[in-house]
Amino acid sequence: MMRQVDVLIIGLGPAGAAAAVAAAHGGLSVLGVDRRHEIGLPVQCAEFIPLPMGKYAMADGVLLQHIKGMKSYLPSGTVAETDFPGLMIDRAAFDQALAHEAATQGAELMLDSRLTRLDAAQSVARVKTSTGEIDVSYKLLIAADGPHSPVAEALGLPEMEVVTTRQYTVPLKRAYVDTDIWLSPAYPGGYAWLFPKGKLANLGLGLEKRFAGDMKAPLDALHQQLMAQDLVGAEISYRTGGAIPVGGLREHLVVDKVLFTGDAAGLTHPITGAGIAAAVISGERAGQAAVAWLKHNDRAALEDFEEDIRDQFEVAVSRAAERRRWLDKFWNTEEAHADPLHRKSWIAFPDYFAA
Ligand SMILES: Cc1cc2nc3c(=O)[nH]c(=O)nc-3n(C[C@H](O)[C@H](O)[C@H](O)COP(=O)(O)OP(=O)(O)OC[C@H]3O[C@@H](n4cnc5c(N)ncnc54)[C@H](O)[C@@H]3O)c2cc1C
Repeated sequence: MMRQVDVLIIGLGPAGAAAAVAAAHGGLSVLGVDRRHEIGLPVQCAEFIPLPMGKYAMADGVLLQHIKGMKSYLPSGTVAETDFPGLMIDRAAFDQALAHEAATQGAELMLDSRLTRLDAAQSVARVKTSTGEIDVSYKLLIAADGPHSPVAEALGLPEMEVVTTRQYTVPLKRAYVDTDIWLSPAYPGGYAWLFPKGKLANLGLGLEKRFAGDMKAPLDALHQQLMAQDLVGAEISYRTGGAIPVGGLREHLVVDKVLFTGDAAGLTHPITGAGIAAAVISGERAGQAAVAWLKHNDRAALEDFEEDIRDQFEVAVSRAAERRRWLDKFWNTEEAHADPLHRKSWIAFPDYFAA
């Protein structure tokens, strides 16, 4: 069976759903597919967004609490405090609200549906659904398929450099309005975090992939340490993890009528690991570019998309990627983390919001 659509979107995380909202709102026929059974689940996220993203967190049940500052525990035990205003969200509810908006705007969303083949020369994708296979002929394809991007793989593009993570959700024993991060020789090429969300907290650890075999022991040790301080409880109500791209933007964001967005484009901040904001912004922009190209015959729309996204993210992301490479050698030294400029780069969630 062959389906024909203006825009096919692979992946319905924040990037794909935001693209679907914009493209459907502009009057295009949009099909979004995701291999998951339910939007947003399983959650693979610490669930922090910077304050300016609050406008995307207005749906019922999304906003969990406000965050004031960040405490960085340096290797020597010194604690550095920084302003770090933001919001903790229920990430599944956040993704579901965006997807709901996309459907309201007229996008067709199919779950349990996985891209299995891509013929970019013919602009045809094969999708395996719960009831069989369909071929979808598209005018534009938006790759919003996350850090391992099967679309990029099908196009023969290189894999992205990633950090691997492990996270527990644990009870929080007192009200907490800061996020905590720990730098330690025990966390090579990464850091541990505690992000509070009401009576619970996300306690996690990200390590460079080559050290990632050994993640349970250091995370369990931190959990025990915080239990001994009576900050968190023992019960782990949720376990998750996932990959975070840390190498910077893809060389090209538009290839063969395919627009890369979010993690699939390498837009995640290579030091903090933050990517929700970039996913929403790039997804929305890709949907708008599709409308300009297909509805308004704007032949420069795809180039403009690439240029806009690079303008917004490239400097911040590549600086952080470079800084990460440099830190590879110094990651756990007191000197590196005691430097206020360096600490600023941890919270450089977005330079993108500075403009
Ligand atoms: C443990 C962890 C903690 C994090 N914490 C934060 C945080 O606190 N704040 C923050 O801003 N960022 C955080 N991030 C990063 C953030 O989660 C990502 O940047 C964000 O999810 C990117 O959105 P996306 O839409 O690009 O990709 P994703 O959210 O990864 O969505 C990709 C979608 O593509 C689908 N897909 C993949 N392959 C196929 C296929 N073949 N066919 C169909 N569908 C497919 C997947 O099922 C998925 O739903 C964290 C990441 C991890 C792993």
